[in-house]
Amino acid sequence: MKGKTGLMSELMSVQRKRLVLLGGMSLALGAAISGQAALLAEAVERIFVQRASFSSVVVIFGVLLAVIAARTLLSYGNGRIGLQMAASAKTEMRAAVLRKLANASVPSALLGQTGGKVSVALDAVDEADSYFSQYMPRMMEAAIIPILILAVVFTQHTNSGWIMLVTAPFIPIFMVLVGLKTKNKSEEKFAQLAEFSGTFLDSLQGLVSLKLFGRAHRQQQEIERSSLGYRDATMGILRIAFTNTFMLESIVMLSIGMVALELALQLLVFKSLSFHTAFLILLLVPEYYSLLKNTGTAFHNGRTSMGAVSKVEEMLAETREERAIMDSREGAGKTDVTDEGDRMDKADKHGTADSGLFRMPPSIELRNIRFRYAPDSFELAVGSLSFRPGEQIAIVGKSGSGKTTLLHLIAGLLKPLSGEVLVNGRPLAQYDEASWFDRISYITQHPYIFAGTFADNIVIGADRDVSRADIVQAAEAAGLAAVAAELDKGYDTFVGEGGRGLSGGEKQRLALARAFLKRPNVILFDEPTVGLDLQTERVLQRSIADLASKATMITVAHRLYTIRHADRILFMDNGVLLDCGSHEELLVRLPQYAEMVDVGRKGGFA
Ligand SMILES: Nc1ncnc2c1ncn2[C@@H]1O[C@H](COP(=O)(O)OP(=O)(O)OP(=O)(O)O)[C@@H](O)[C@H]1O
Repeated sequence: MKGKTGLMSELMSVQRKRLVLLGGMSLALGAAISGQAALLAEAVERIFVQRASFSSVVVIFGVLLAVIAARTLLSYGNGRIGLQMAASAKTEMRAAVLRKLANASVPSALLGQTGGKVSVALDAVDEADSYFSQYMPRMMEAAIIPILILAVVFTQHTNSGWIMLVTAPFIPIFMVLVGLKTKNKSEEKFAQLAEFSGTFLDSLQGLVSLKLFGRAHRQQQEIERSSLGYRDATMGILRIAFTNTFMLESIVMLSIGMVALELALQLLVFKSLSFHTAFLILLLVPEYYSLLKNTGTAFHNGRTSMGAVSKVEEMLAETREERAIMDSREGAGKTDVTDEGDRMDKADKHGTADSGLFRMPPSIELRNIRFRYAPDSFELAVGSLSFRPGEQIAIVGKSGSGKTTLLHLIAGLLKPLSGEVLVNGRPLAQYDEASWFDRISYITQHPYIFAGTFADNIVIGADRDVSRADIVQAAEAAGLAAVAAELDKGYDTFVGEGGRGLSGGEKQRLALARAFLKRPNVILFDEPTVGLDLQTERVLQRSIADLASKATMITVAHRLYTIRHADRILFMDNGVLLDCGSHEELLVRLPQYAEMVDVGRKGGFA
């Protein structure tokens, strides 16, 4: 098909053997169709024109039955090959999508709507089915069988051959015109479906908040609007499909009528044609047009599939593009893990570039970092500063001043617009993402708890096999022992989605327990803004101090205790690093800091 996408070409090249088989079967099918028509014409001629006895046509009927059986089997075979091609292509495509999603770098994984990604991974891949299961077999048949039929007709009666030859192109021309329009509509349909999925997922995740704010009804209307958009796009395609079918039927009827009229004239008026020949042609003509017409329907399906495939390709290309940008930023660098080749490459380089990570805890240096979420949005600008190995840093500032954004930039979760983060003197972007994440623990305010047991949720922190004793020890260190004791089945209690819920403080301690198992060399900690009870607070302070003793620790700090005990404090104001120094230094030279501490002492923060 013209305009075949790169992904489609890749998928087709894997299917080459099946395509050859499809070609061979289509040729045999063409022979069976012509043979069936010839045998039927012969039988009718003998019975009705020559008035031959039944016994003289028994053999012809026998062969005819065999040919019909062969034709049925060949049609079935073509269908099966199409289905096999579709199954393996979909498996390939879904695997590619999952590979890309799983291997995408963290910043790129954070981009886009989850609902949209789900709809591409599931629906768009499924929609590709008809390209292989219908379009390819029909196209192959249409490319071979009509030519075979035409050759038979030309040998029998040239005029009919010419009529068929001249009228045939109207069908593909019409198909192409309609198909092109369908492709655009199909892409539109997938854009609508992705929007619909995104809206639906967002609403579902935020259902409780929406209800609390009495916005559930408004969101319901939003979902309705989105689903109506999707319905309209689908109806648009169906409208084209129905018009397409009507127009194709009309062209086919007219063409068959022309051939039949011509045959009738030759047979009855000019008497230049035998009944056998006229009947044979009359049997072949509907087969000929029916094949071309089926191609029209298949073409429509194929175009719809192409729209879906291009959505999948876009998703795969986004990862590639992002990778290219990163590569160009990093020069000879390496970050993304997109395919097997890269993995091998990376394994080679582990010994070189990533060796810097073994000097742990590392020094971290920020060099003129600038970052923006979007043009004309909040901008963060941090000059140059460096943190010594094992240093304890606190980031403070008003809400929205860019503390979390700075933490994300240091973690490598966001890529700076300009400037760079250096770890042990080497740009962070040059390290292998997985090796870097192996050495850090990022404890957010809302850690992710997946559906599994309490113990499973702690174990994901470890990069090795751990015993139950290790898990219990980590949980105790994080102040979770009492929580575990209260659970129905202790460490084997199901938590997360569908399981027992955990409080915000418990979730954060669980994240801490993961860190205890991991023993990271860099700890990034988004301190909870909520107050914890005194006992838990003490346990946490002690365990964090224990963890931090062998790590460089950067904390978005809200507690006076953390701020005072930090080696250095970064004071952020509206995206700018206003000052950096110890608690005593900042108290003296930064009035905003003194004011903040004063508010804190009076109970403004813990
Ligand atoms: N994903 C995002 N896209 C666009 N803007 C964002 C995004 N995340 C944060 N911002 C904006 O960037 C600014 C800094 O946000 P950030 O979360 O870094 O602040 P913060 O100092 O950590 O605030 P808080 O103490 O309330 O957590 C805010 O104005 C916020 O609205």
